[in-house]
Amino acid sequence: MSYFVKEIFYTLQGEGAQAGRPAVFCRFSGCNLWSGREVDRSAALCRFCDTDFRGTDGEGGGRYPDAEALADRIRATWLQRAGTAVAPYVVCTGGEPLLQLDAALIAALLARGCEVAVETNGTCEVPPGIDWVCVSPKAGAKLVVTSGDELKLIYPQPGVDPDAFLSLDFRHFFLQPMDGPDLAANSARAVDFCKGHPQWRLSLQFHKLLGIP
Ligand SMILES: C[S@@+](CC[C@H](N)C(=O)[O-])C[C@H]1O[C@@H](n2cnc3c(N)ncnc32)[C@H](O)[C@@H]1O
Ligand SMILES: Nc1nc2[nH]cc(C(=O)O)c2c(=O)[nH]1
Ligand code: SF4
Ligand SMILES: [Mg+2]
Repeated sequence: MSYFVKEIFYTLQGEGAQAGRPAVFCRFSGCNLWSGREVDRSAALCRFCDTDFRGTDGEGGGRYPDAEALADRIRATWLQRAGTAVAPYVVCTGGEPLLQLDAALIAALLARGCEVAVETNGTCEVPPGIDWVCVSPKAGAKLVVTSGDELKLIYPQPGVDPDAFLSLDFRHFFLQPMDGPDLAANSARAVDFCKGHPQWRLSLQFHKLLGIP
C-alpha cells in the first residue's frame, strides 16, 4: 500500500505528557472529520483544526510507494539531526493518521528501532504495536478508542463534559485550551477546570509559544 504524507519534520513534541521530547513528526494527508478546505470548515464534524493536512506538498511530503520507503525517510530525518545516541521517536499525526498507519508501516518503523507514537481523534481502531497512543476526542464524532496512554481533550467543546472521559482506560488526562480567537479565555477556563477537577492536567501547545514547528 502507498502512503500520502503532507510533511515529515524534526522538532520537539509540544503537547501532553511527552512535551519537550525530540521527535520526528510524520503528518499524514487527509482526515475523516474535515476535508481541510476552509469552505467546508463550518459544516465539518471537527471545526477548530489548527493544521494544514491537505495534499503532499510539505517538506518531506509526497506519495510513498510502500512502508519501507516511508520508514527509511523517517529514520533518515531523525539521523540527520539526532544522530544515533537515542532511538528515533516518531509521532504519527495528520490529518488522521489511523486512516493510513497500518501493520506494515508499524513493523517497518519498529524494525528500524523506532519508538512509535500516534495522535488520533479516536474514531478508528488502533493497530497493535504502537508504543504511545494519544487520543483527542471530538464532540459529535463517535469515540471507538477507549484506552491508551493519554487522553488530550481540546477545551472547551460545546456539549462536552470532560469528566465523562475519566472512566476510560488512560494513564494521563489532559485539557488543552482550544487555539483560535478565544485562546486566552479558553486557557483561563482550562486552568480553572483543572483546579476544580484535579484528575486533569493542563497541556499547552508550547511549540506555538516558542514559534517552532
Ligand atoms: C491536528 S490533530 C491531528 C491528529 C488527529 N486528527 C487528532 O485530532 O487528534 C493534532 C492535535 O492537535 C489538536 N488540535 C487541533 N486543533 C487544535 C486547536 N485549535 N487548539 C488546540 N489543539 C488543537 C488535536 O486535538 C490533536 O490533539
Ligand atoms: N511541536 C509539535 N508538537 C505537536 N504535538 C502534536 C502535534 C500535531 O499536530 O499532531 C504537534 C505539532 O504540530 N508540533
Ligand atoms: S480530527 Fe484532527 S486533523 Fe481532523 S480536523 Fe480535527 S483536529 Fe484536524
Ligand atoms: Mg499541530
